Amino acid sequence: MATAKRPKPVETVFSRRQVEGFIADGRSIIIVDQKVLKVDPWLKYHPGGDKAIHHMIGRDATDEVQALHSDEAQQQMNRYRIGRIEGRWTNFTPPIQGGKFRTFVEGQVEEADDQDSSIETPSPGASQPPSPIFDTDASGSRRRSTRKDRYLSSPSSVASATDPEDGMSWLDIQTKEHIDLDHAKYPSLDSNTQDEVVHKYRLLDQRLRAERLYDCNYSAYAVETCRYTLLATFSIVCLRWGWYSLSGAFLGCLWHQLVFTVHDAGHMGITHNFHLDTTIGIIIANFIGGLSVGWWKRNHNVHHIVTNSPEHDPDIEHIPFFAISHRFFDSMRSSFYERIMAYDAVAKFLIPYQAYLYFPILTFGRFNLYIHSWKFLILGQGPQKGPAWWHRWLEIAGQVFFWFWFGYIVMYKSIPTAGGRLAFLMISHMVTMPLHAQITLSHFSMSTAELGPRESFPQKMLRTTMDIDCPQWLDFFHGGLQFQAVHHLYPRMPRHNLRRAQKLVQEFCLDIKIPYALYGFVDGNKAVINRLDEVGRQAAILAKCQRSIAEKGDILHGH
Ligand code: HEM
Repeated sequence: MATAKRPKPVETVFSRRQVEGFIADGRSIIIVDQKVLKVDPWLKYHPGGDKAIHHMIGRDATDEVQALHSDEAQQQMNRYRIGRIEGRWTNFTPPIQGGKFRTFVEGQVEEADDQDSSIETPSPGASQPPSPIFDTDASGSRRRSTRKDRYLSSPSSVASATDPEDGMSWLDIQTKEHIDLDHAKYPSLDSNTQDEVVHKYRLLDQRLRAERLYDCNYSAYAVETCRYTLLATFSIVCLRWGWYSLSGAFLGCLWHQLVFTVHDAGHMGITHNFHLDTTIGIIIANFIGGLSVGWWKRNHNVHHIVTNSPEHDPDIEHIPFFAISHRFFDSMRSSFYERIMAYDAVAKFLIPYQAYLYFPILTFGRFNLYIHSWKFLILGQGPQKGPAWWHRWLEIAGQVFFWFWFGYIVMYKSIPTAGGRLAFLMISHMVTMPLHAQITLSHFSMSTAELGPRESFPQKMLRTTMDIDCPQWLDFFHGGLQFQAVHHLYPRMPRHNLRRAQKLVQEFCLDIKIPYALYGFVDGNKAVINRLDEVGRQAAILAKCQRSIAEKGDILHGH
């Protein structure tokens, strides 16, 4: 007997106003391919961490999701589907970024649907002058300002105060960021233009797949492995011969090279299998290098979504040592670290000299990574549940293994003298400095402006990221990070295909009229130093302005 065909359930179509109401009620809603996903139950299981998702709430996350997930993970998202939207979606500013949402009452007269609630899209390069009423101290607690504080920090007094020597006012500095960014260089943020950028970006993705640029070139990893083996052998031989400094140098070179494969694995760019690639990453980073992949991924995932945003991207949040925008002088709150990045006395002292301190500080960068790694693992900051729950335990085993071979076998048993140990330790760690420079190089001198939720994913990546031009034979030295703009557009593409993809990305940029930032290695470094120098100078000017206002304030208030 023929069974009657069951009618397909009609899917709910949500208006933008309804979605806004859900978010106002505390629900986590993202839009992927016109589907409305309510992801609250998944947040604590998500291998990419909850922050990555929080930055997508109220937004069309189609491109970010496609860029960062395997096909299986994208299938899995259907479980959280509650309906769909119709037509073009206009992004909200997510709550984590300060978005405000109105509740929705069924049957109420629909209000204008396409506005971004009460939060205005921040103007390009927007910077907030110091709060006139409240200051926030280092502990994050707000204290009522005194009359004198208010005078000192009031926008009008600080803005108009002029550096006696430089003749530059604080207002000049804030306006300069708008000029520096030169918005005329970038396509307009209107919906038609951004839709076209996105359309062409997706077409390019299809072309890259068709040209098999997502397929991993395993023979290239065979070459990498030979290089690693050679460096490890040199290090061991020198250690046996008592050449401790040289042995340390080879070990540092090995770590420097290995990190690039960890980066590939962290993006599922080797086998494209999440667990397999993560395990490769843990074996290299934790067991051989003593660093936590989970800690790095937690930062890096967010960095890929909110690139170069001073309040949200941990990769540029280095107060009190470095500030690449004057906005750090406002003691902003980091949504990543969930604390105030206090522009305190130490920062005020160091930032004016940051251009000089940059390379020396990077030279000791690796020590800081150990602290972050242990903190991450001990505090259990990664996902404790869900598919990635066991990564933490494998990582801890890796850390123990590392300190056994490095700390006990090499440093303690194999090197007899304190001097030899110190030389080995310092040289092996300092040799990795170019890696730290390489990481900052791609972003530090690029735009840090907040252009709001109307900017598309590809445009933001290209505005905030630069590539480094180098001859092909030097690719091993940069480890793929020289194609950072290409990598930010297509993060899962295997490293050894990025050079081929770069040509197509350059054509794409010409087509959509987005400048493609390509610098030589020396020029890229100069651009970073210039940015640090410029912001350092701004810090010095601000300090002088504040001092001169303080003196006037003292006279005014009879102190
Ligand atoms: C219902 C929604 C989501 C589901 C079911 C989901 C699922 C997953 C899964 C299974 C993985 C492991 C890697 C893989 O197999 O691809 C993953 C990783 C990841 N997801 Fe999601 N995801 C969701 C939403 C999002 C959103 C909105 C973002 C932000 C753009 C995001 C960012 C990431 C990142 C950055 C990773 C990499 C994790 C790592 O390797 O450490 N996910 N996700």
